Amino acid sequence: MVRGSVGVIFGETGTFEFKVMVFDSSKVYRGAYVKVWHDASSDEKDHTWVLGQVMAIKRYSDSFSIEEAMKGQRADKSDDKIVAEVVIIGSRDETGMLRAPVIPFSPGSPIFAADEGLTRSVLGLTGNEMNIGMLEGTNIKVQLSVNSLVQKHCSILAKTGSGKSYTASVLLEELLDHNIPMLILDPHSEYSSLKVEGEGSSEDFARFGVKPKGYGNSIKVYTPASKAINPDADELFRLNGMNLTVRDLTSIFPDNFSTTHTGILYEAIQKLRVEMETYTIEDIIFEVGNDKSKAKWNVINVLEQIRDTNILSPNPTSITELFQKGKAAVIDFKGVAPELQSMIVASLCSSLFEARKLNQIPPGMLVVEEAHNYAPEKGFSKTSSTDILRTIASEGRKFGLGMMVISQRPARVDKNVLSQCGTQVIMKVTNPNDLKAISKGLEGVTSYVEEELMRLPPGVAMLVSNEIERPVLVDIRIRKSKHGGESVNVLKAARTPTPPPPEFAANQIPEPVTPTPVRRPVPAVNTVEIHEHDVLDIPVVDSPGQDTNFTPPPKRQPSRPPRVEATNGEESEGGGKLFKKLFRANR
Ligand SMILES: Nc1ncnc2c1ncn2[C@@H]1O[C@H](COP(=O)(O)OP(=O)(O)OP(=O)(O)O)[C@@H](O)[C@H]1O
Repeated sequence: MVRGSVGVIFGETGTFEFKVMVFDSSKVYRGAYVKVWHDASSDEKDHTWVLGQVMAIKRYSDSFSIEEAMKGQRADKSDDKIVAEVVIIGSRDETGMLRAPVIPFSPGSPIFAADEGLTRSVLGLTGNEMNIGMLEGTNIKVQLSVNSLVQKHCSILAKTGSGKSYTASVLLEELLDHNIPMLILDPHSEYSSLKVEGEGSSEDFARFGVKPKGYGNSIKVYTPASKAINPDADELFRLNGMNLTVRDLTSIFPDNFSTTHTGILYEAIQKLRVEMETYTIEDIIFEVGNDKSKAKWNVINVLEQIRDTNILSPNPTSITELFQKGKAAVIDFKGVAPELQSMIVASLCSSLFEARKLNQIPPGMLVVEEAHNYAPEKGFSKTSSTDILRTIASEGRKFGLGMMVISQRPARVDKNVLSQCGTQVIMKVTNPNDLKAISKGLEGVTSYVEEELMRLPPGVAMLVSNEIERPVLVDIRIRKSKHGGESVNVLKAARTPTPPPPEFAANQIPEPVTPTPVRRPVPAVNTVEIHEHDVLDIPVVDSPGQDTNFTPPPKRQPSRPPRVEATNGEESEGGGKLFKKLFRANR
């Protein structure tokens, strides 16, 4: 036996795989990386270490008595034979290209446990910025490149409870440590816990080479609902309610505006533009009320319901405030109905993309949790946010706007979005449709990968990336910050006494009133294109200043148009449905 060897090649060998009789089963296990010296070629420059991976392992013995074993008397297992099936990954040549041997290995060649340097270089694990964990079963750190992850987008896919938000938070911590600005769309209030330092055993922290850390100074949580509904939020999130255009309004709920309704709206807004420097949705409602047609009532109905969401404000949350170097803005959708969420995502992401194109904000990352809700695959549902998310997926990289797509139902995420993700972090998936959707999107995926995904334990992810040669399993590191996605303990909750109701109903608490600013034109800034390696070196452009000497314009007091009565079944139902949609989750 050659010193240090853990097994020997035997039987028929090929250029893609070979079998090994194993001597040291502590070093040769399913998934382990091994190396073998390749000198079968007569050309000496082809003599090199070749990396392989154990894909299957079998054990057998033909020298024991079944009777003894049945009595539990088979104590000596030293004559068991362990056979490993190894797939050849290859070696790097002097130009850095991956090469696979063209002549099979000789039976009898010794194999060894692979060392870190060879494993890293052959697999292409050359990033050194984001520490996401260890190559499974090894002490080899898996580090990703910030530029590659952000510019080429990434996805985190897994069935529920398999560690998606935990893994996403690990990536977000690393991006925050590199000052990358982020906008996080958070439907389940999971990411505000990034503020709090994590808990865990010191051995776990030491094993992954990280320390507990809270990101309180870098995270701001915004609520599109109210502070009463979401008291933990730091700020209200509001969309611009001033000088809305026909497009702004009809894109909010496209299904609720027919051509006739759009025409009425157009006429009203045209008049307002001539008469007033600034106008609000209240003014639009007033002006539509002057229309002579019956169809105006449906338009008014929809406009009133948009107004009543309180999402529109004369003091909107600015993109430059949300997207800053070293900061993450979490839009916490707690208490916001799904249709309103999509509308907000559509509007916010459009502004984000435009601001990035105009270089008003630095390059950074948009994080979309539960992406199947905001960019659903055709045939599952339709939302107003799909188009802009598709656009960011296909064009974002040119402008340095990356996207992290997180979903528990990969089959239901728009394929145009998913297929643009250059890095995929996939955890346990069992649904056959989801497995199919994932494997369709991965080049050269074998049935082995699908089987592996079904068996992954919590906390272990398969990493697939353009940068690495083949999918690798990663033991995701412990979080530096506290995990916020714990499931609810139903039994404990049932045993805890219910607290008395609060004095005020949530929606009775007034929100601060703000003055109406005059809308300022966006300064003309040249559109910029961002290229590789630009993300870490962020040019920050100051946001257009706010006018502090501003005096609110005199507000027109509309004589309120009468409340909408049903003119026919179709019109009244349209408005009623919308109302229910918007407030279902809030009341
Ligand atoms: N790398 C890890 N290390 C330690 N624990 C982990 C790891 N990944 C996940 N977990 C544990 O697994 C549990 C589920 O993880 P997580 O909340 O991220 O799942 P999820 O897929 O986001 O679930 P859901 O779809 O319900 O939101 C967590 O409570 C967490 O403690």
